[in-house]
Amino acid sequence: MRNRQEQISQVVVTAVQMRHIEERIFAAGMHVAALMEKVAGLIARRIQDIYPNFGQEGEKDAGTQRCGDAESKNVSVSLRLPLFASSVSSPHFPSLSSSIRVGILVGPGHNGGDALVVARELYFRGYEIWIYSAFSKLKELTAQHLQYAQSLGIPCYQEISQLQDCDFLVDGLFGYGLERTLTDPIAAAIDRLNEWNKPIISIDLPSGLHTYTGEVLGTAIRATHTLCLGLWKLGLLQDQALDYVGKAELIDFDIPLADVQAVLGDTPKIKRITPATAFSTLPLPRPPVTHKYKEGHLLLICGSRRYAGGAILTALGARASGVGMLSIAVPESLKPILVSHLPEALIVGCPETETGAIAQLQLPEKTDLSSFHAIACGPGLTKDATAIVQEVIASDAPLILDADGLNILAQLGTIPTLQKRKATTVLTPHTGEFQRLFPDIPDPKHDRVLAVREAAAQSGAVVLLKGARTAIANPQGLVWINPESTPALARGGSGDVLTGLLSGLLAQAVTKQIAVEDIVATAAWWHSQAGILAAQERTELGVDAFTLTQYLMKILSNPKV
Ligand SMILES: NC(=O)C1=CN([C@@H]2O[C@H](COP(=O)(O)OP(=O)(O)OC[C@H]3O[C@@H](n4cnc5c(N)ncnc54)[C@H](O)[C@@H]3O)[C@@H](O)[C@H]2O)[C@H](O)CC1
Ligand SMILES: [K+]
Repeated sequence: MRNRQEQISQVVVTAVQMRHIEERIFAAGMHVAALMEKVAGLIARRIQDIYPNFGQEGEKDAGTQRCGDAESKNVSVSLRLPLFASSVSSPHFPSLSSSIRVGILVGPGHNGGDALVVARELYFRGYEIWIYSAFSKLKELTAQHLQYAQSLGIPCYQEISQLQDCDFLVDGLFGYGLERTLTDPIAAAIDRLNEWNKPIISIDLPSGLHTYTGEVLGTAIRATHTLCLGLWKLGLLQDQALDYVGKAELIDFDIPLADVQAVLGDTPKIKRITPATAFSTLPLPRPPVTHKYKEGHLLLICGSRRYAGGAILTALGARASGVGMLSIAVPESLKPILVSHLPEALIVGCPETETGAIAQLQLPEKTDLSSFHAIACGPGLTKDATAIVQEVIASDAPLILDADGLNILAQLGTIPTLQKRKATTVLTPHTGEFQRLFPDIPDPKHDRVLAVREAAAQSGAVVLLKGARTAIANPQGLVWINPESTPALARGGSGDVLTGLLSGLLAQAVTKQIAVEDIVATAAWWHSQAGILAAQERTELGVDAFTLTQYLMKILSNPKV
């Protein structure tokens, strides 16, 4: 069970893949109406958890209401209502005097069908239900559910204004069947109800979002909650969708893993990072007998007179990774500062250019670049250190390039420069650096998965494209997406911390048979979880990069796996 849930939570699908999986379920004998009943039943129960109904009305006795005759209105108050129901208003809707009023938005397809089953179920649980359905042509099953809802006396409107006084809305306009840009009257209705600022629970996806890219097709529902059905839809993990998704959760309706594997194959091309996948690559537990050099020797090449802090933050990220030995090459003038912050590290003072950048790498005796299990180069380096970047690119050590290391690579010509490398290369650009590195790849903001995949394939490197939903691709097209993060990390230096943490983990893993992209995914997850925990304790304004380094360990010491 646990393993199935874990596997299901890693899966990410497109609309086409979801439809194929559904067709296999129906072909195997599950009737669409039965599946809709099961799925919508799970949705209705989740909505009751989110907005429990404390109103007078209480449970409607289904039996007596079938024909919708008026006198059966005064219903029996169900036993499950808390004793003092009459005096307590709903915590979510303090102004409430009686039942919670729910507006149900019904589209022409099965997303609308789900919403109508939810409407009926909430109606029987005592919620006041108002339906909005402006489509003349409905799919058969959806039309049947609308007919039944109306037979219960549930009011159904074609004007969205009729739902203005509801307490929250359930969005069943469109799910993964949305094929084209939304037009009026539905587009105008969505814009109107978005202005109401009422809580909106979207079924499967916020209506209007493209299931793959997360792009807004004309307009889209701004949901407070999105209840994604069965398997995570890629569009919900794309940065451009996040203003619309709200709090996203998966409603697992027991899709057999065999059907998922049959459609996605044994190695799905796009996967969600989970706590379990992240922890699975960590170098824990350590072997009882070991020594510092067996636990990875990392070389950081970073910093300049202008950007001293970047070197410190990168090093503190590396310290948190647990790497056995840490050497840090910096301009000679920064050596005392680094020693004071990281007494355990080997600080290599290097000759400087006039501008205070590293002019030449001056490694200790009997040491060259191949002495290190991994090298990270870039944070705070400035663009005056081109020779250093050329030197590390020419080395055969696993290399992580970030910040100015990336800007210099872009100047050198990303693809031709990296094509000479045989060893592992990891690039960690934010969107701006990505566009400088890969000017011929379409703007990532339209489709980050396509962009990061193209970049990795063309460069032969593992590429981590930073964002609210960081995407990581290997040259073979496998993509990891980090499903959680926090805007609190939008601070100078948090990227340096990621570079240090990532390269420290890579230095520890090169001797172990772990895929590079899996380690990079672990670092991205660990980094964002530390930001989330820090923001919970210090608000989204309280996560400066140094503070972030102090929260990294907390993620490992109280894992939620
Ligand atoms: N995942 C599952 O196994 C289940 C999913 N269910 C729900 O069904 C929808 C998918 O249903 P489908 O009917 O295929 O699509 P939609 O309801 O999303 O809408 C498609 C419907 O809308 C028309 N259409 C498309 N684009 C537009 C547009 N821009 N303007 C107007 N109309 C448009 C299109 O022609 C179709 O008629 C899924 O999301 C789940 O919510 C089931 O409940 C069962 C299990
Ligand atoms: K929807």
